[in-house]
Amino acid sequence: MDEFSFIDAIKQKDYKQPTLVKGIGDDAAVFRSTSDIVATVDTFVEHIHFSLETMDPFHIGYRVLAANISDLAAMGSEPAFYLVSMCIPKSWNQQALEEIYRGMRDLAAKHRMDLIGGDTVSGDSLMISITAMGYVPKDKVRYRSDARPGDVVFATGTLGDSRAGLEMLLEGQECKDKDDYIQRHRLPEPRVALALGLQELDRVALNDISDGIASEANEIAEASGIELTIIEEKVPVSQSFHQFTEKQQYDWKLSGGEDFELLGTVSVANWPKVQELAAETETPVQQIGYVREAEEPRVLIQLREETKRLTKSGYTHLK
Ligand SMILES: Nc1ncnc2c1ncn2[C@@H]1O[C@H](COP(=O)(O)OP(=O)(O)O)[C@@H](O)[C@H]1O
Ligand SMILES: Cc1ncc(C[n+]2csc(CCOP(=O)(O)OP(=O)(O)O)c2C)c(N)n1
Ligand SMILES: [Mg+2]
Ligand SMILES: [Mg+2]
Ligand SMILES: [Mg+2]
Repeated sequence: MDEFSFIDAIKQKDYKQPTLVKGIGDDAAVFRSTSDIVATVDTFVEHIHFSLETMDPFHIGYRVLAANISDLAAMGSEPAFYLVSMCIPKSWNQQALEEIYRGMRDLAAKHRMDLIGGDTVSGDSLMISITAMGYVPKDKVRYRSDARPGDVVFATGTLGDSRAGLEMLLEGQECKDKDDYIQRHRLPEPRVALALGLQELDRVALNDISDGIASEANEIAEASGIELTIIEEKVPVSQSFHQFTEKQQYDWKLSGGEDFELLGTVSVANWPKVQELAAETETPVQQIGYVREAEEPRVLIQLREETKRLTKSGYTHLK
């Protein structure tokens, strides 16, 4: 295999997005648009985001694109294009690399996304960086800074599952519904359908949960200058999540990360509409707290016996 035969092997034969002018094959890709364009990049590094113990090549591709699509959803945009930059160790063969791309293609197909470019280099450990782009109608982008006092705080899906799956993989442990937890870790489903449904609303603050809700809630509080309270027992978890120790449950649902669910806030008046859109798009949503005016931006966690400060405790690089 050389760089050029590899690119030929992973190139799409035809494209789905009508706004694409030039895909793979020139110095850069070209697309044309009248809507607002959302652009994001996320990187996946061996031994940090995955290891061959935790993921097969297919999952690696799927999971890194999912992380990017989740950011597009958190901005309220519709996924359209992605570019892939890879650093590949010599020990990886073409078949394994094509599996990574099969994982990406599998998820891309669900969202009609086109692979329009990338870059390939060799190096010591596997690194994949994806740049993804999406469209959003003018003034419908969903910022972290749009939470207001009086808002309902909501979360989609269940939290902590990905971290539970990772634990089972790394520790070789057994648990009830183990395969489901592992699947949540390897093959997350970003909440695009709900995010697009929410375009009907005038104002929603959104953030996706990659580091852990403790982290993302603080990002909303800081960006919006509000106080956000999370009611601990309302944080949605899977049915069999209670099998884990109290400490594991608490840590994993608040700081486990990589669930790629959405955390959001809307006005009380619009909350029924969110529930309606959630039902239409078959997305579980749950109110988990509320927003109040703040002297200083902060996040509180309301436990049964006390309410205390919840600081950023999710995953942090460079620490
Ligand atoms: N190395 C970098 N250079 C420029 N911008 C960066 C870099 N790393 C992160 N950012 C920007 O900082 C913001 C927060 O990034 P991050 O915490 O990774 O977001 P997310 O968790 O949604 O992926 C984003 O606007 C991102 O584009
Ligand atoms: C082998 C392995 N160890 C640990 C983790 C846990 N982990 C790695 S990165 C991360 C946080 C999310 O990654 P980041 O690069 O911060 O994504 P972003 O917030 O930019 O979307 C977590 C929980 C993992 N997924 N795999
Ligand atoms: Mg990021
Ligand atoms: Mg994000
Ligand atoms: Mg992060």
